[in-house]
Amino acid sequence: MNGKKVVIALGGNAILQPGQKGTFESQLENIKITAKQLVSLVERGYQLLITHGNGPQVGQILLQQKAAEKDGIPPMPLHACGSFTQGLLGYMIQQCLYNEIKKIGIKKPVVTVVTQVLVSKDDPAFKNPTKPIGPFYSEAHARKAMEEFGEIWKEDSGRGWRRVVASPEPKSIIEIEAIKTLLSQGAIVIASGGGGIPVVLDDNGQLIGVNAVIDKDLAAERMAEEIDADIFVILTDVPYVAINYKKPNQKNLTNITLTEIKKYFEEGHFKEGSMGPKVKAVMRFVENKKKTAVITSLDNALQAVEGTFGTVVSP
Ligand SMILES: Nc1ncnc2c1ncn2[C@@H]1O[C@H](COP(=O)(O)OP(=O)(O)O)[C@@H](O)[C@H]1O
Ligand SMILES: NC(=O)OP(=O)(O)O
Repeated sequence: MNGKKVVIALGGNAILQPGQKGTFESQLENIKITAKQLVSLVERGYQLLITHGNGPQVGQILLQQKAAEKDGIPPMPLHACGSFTQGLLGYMIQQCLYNEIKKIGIKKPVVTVVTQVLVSKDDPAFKNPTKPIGPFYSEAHARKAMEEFGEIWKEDSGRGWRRVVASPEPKSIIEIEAIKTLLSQGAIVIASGGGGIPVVLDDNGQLIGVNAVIDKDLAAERMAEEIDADIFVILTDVPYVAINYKKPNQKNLTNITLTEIKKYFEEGHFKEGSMGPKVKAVMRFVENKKKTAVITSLDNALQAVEGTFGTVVSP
């Protein structure tokens, strides 16, 4: 048993893939595949702290809220929709892990923590929304929503148009001590889903929810630092980070140093709202902890943790 601590971030778009309708069953199917990989890590003695994205899911829930309004049901605010996604995806990941662990005869508690993440009320992100949520639509659909509802929409990495919302920097994980306690007791923990429920301190020092969606890769990085993780892995829907992405001279990055990837980051190779925050998160982890971080696709979890596949960033 190696006892190494791993923080794994699962992408929301990797769970609800562009082009899929996002039924419960299709999302569960994608999670089942990942759960098998995650359990092979448990078998090898890794301690897992898992988080997940929620961009597609929180956007769908927000649309469901809007649709039910005509029946007199009050819509829940965005931060509450974020908490719904922690329950929904936490439930699915928890169940899949439970079933897979049982198959190999390992006894380990699997638990999801409803997690709040502190952000600053003065974060400039509140004035400049960058986080894509919900399904991908045509440009015409986006322009209509911008005009009718005053929403902000942007094109997302050549995949279509999506609504964007504020995505402030995660400052601290409110439930971090509970997460550490659960890990120390041998539990597999799912926490800070969807980047965490964004909260600020009001004038009386009380926590209150704010309407935003925190980037889950940046929140995962905060957790990875807090628990002193040995490796930080971001699993998404592409096997490698690329430079000149979607251009004829696209080049996938395999083993790369912090200095090299920093240079590409500064040259603007990684898109805001998709690959940009992932690269930012791994750069932070490698810089602050002097340890390795990996970005790859969901089906390569095992090799990623072992540093043999994906974009492996080292100090
Ligand atoms: N330089 C790049 N290299 C690889 N993928 C990129 C790059 N820039 C943008 N992307 C896009 O980033 C996507 C992954 O980000 P995102 O959809 O936010 O992932 P997730 O929801 O899995 O966290 C990829 O599917 C790809 O379309
Ligand atoms: N909250 C968040 O970062 O979600 P995605 O990974 O789905 O974009």
